[in-house]
Amino acid sequence: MATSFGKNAVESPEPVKAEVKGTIPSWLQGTLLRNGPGIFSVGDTSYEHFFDGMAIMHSFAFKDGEMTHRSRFLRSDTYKANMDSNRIVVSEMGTMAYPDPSKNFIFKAITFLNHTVPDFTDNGASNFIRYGNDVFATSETNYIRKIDPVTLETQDKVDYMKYLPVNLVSSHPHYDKEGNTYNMGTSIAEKGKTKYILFKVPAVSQTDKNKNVPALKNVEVICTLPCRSLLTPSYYHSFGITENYFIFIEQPLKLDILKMATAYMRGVNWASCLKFSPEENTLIHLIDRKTGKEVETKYYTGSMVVYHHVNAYEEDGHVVFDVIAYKDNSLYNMFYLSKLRENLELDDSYSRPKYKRFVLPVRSDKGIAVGEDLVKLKHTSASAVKEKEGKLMCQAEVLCEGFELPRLNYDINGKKHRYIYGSFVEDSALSREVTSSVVF
Ligand SMILES: CC(C)=CCC/C(C)=C/C=C/C(C)=C/C=C/C(C)=C/C=C/C=C(C)/C=C/C=C(C)/C=C/C1=C(C)CCCC1(C)C
Ligand SMILES: [Fe+2]
Repeated sequence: MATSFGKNAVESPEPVKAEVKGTIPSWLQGTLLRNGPGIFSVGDTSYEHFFDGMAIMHSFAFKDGEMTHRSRFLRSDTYKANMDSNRIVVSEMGTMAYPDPSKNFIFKAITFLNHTVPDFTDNGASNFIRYGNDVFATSETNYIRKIDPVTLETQDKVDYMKYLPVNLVSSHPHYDKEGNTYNMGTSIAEKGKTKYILFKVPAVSQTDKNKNVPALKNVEVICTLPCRSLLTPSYYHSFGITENYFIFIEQPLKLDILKMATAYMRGVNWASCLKFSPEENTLIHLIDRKTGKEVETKYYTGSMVVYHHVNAYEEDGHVVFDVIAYKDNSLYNMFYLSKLRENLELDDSYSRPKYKRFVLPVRSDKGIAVGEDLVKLKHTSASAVKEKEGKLMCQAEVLCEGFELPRLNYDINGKKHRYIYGSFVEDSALSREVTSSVVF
């Protein structure tokens, strides 16, 4: 695995039957779609970061004890522009690219002023999202690409901004049993305000299906949250959901909008506009799904960086939620291709992922003394101590270390779980990436 980072993948669009050792149970039917970076260099140019790579999509179709694989590159506008120029001309999070590298600062300034809000990439290499009956390849920009989930062919380019003012959107939405999708995005400086928007894309009704109306057309805003600071919205990669609540972590890893506005001119990548402030705390938002309102209590915890929520559930007047947390943002730097090529040892400069469980008491703290812990669950050492009226300081329980890329049986998403699956990140060069399950 170590040598494959940064090497261009080869697509294999024709279905190929896998050679099966043992047997695939006959009840296992359906298709697993996976997405990720696959092309890292074009002509003489290369991306700087692993997450920048152009998307390759994989499909694993299980039927009657057999598995068929195929893969295809996403034919995004980014892909087409790069291939046509035989070099990378579209910027990604970790690579700032210029249409003509021979042009000077003044030229860059003029090109930049022509589009003050940067036009982001449509290289959806992070995940797939389902809205209604459609499947989209997505990263975290306002552009997603519809794909054919059977052939993996690339279809329409969709701009969220046509339906909702969001410049950045999470690549890890949630779904309910009725086929509705819940997701959130950040609206940057729209009407002078920067805010987070939680939205719902309803399942497609029969009439809309007949009329071919895209599901996003019926998008509903559930809740709008102002950013703690106007010019520095927090970065987030996922959020939590329970039967009655959404959980959103406003963490001190923040996007500096003013830096972003000049990044192109200064010749630096978008990632350099992300700043982690360890001296700041983290604000945890708990939003009532029915009313779209935040609960009155304010929940805080120390500084941390979270990419992945694991699961969340309600228990006896508490919201329990699990995340994979880091003490800083060194994880992102670990994935620069220069670093991956030179050294795959996990040295001490990288923060190790911690599986943290937070517990948010939902009942009122009226009449409770300052300094008292409001968590009444017996099975956890997580606490939420009253600091003053309406303000709780939360301390997580650490369940294990070195565990990332969490998955669960989605049928129990939002409900109390027993099993979580993921990867243990060992710090020995020899025994990495052991896929494991954890029982709690
Ligand atoms: C400035 C901004 C915001 C916008 C500009 C617009 C734009 C272009 C946005 C694009 C955004 C994109 C493309 C975001 C992508 C975010 C991703 C992919 C996050 C992945 C998290 C992955 C995580 C946490 C993975 C953790 C993996 C670990 C710890 C793996 C460890 C390991 C294993 C398992 C075995 C090998 C060894 C190793 C140590 C690598
Ligand atoms: Fe992710």
